Amino acid sequence: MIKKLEKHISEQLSFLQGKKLLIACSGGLDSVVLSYLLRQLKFEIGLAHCNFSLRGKESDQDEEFVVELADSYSVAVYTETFDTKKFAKEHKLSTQMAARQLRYHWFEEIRQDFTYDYIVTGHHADDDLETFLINLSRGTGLKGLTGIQEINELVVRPILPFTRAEILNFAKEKNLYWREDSSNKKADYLRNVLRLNVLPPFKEAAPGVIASLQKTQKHLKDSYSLIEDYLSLVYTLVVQEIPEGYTINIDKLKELPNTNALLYEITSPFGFTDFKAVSELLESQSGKQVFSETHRLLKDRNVLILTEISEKKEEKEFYIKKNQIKITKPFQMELKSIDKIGNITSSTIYVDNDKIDYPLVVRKWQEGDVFFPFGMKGKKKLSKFFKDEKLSLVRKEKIWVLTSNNQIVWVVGYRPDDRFKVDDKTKNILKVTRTT
Ligand SMILES: Nc1ncnc2c1ncn2[C@@H]1O[C@H](COP(=O)(O)OP(=O)(O)OP(=O)(O)O)[C@@H](O)[C@H]1O
Repeated sequence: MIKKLEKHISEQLSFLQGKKLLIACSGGLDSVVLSYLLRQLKFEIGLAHCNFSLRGKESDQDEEFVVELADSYSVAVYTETFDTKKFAKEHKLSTQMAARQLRYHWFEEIRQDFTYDYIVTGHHADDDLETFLINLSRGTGLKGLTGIQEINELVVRPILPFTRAEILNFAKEKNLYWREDSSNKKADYLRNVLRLNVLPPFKEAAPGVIASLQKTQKHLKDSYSLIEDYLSLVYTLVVQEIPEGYTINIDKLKELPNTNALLYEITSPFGFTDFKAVSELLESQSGKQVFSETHRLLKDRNVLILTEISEKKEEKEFYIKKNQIKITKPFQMELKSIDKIGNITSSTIYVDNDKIDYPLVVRKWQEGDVFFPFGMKGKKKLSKFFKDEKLSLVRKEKIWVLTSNNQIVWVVGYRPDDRFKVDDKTKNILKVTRTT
């Protein structure tokens, strides 16, 4: 296996030669073998281990094991303990996703702080195959079927072409020790179910099927790299970067052959898996949108706007005290006591200052908001008002309301509320003007 890896590195990963490598070492079979191999090949290495505190004592023992392994190799070791459950809860992630995010973020910190050139992990061919099958079962696009990337920026997976069986045989032959992760034996994650219950009978029923699947996967990877070259050309034609994300020009996209497939290839890296829904956006009305876990694709006339879903709810509330004459956030607005009213415009309204309670609050409109549109009898749901005004979703999202005691005084830029209007009995008139 040493010779095979040496050959693989010199042919496919020659950029690693002479570089300082930070090995992500769980203490499991694969990363232990990887550490052994890279040391044998005389790389300058360090081991980084994350203790995810998920398996109590076992997690601590894994950490001790990796520290001892590094000592026995006389190489640097870095360890960090994470409260994975807490992080997962705070960021609404699965435990596995949380552990993944934590570890790659931390590895990168160590890499930079201790000047390593690359981070290397012990992913192997069986991991790759499992990833392929998991993605296949999730209805992913071609990119998902290409499985684990051997090189992803500064993360490299040198033993990706090696099978678990090969790695295990090698470890036994060299009398290596490693830690068994008890959670790998539980068939609770899809990956473990595949590994434990699906792949073994599959292999038995169709000998050689694993090698064939790996061949298929190699073809897919090659095909995808061809497509990637073509896609980068398409990107320059149809995709434009904007401050909030990207726009995809529908007219230009439609001029190209295989429009739907192209659209899917452009959007699937952002987590979109509903091919049909994404394609339907091309013909749908403005305002229609499709979500992935992380992104939103919104139809707006002749473009699709791709934006990240922000975790935080946008903006809070902004207060206006009595006699305050100006606010600058979330936009500029002036408040002035005057004697005579003028014309109501989209940026100026007049209210009866005795009908309102301070502090006034400026906030984003919310589903369920109701107001009494100026000049109309009775109340109206804001959502219905926007629908009648035929506002697109992007416009709607930007709308603020001025409120008094949580009653809408002004749908800023659109319509004042009838309840606060100036009438015969008004003594104090307040002119409110949005100036930006
Ligand atoms: N706790 C950890 N600390 C450092 N690196 C880790 C850790 N868990 C996983 N890795 C890295 O990610 C790779 C793949 O993760 P996976 O969950 O398949 O590993 P594992 O089965 O726990 O361990 P191994 O792959 O070493 O047998 C590992 O080979 C290792 O390089």
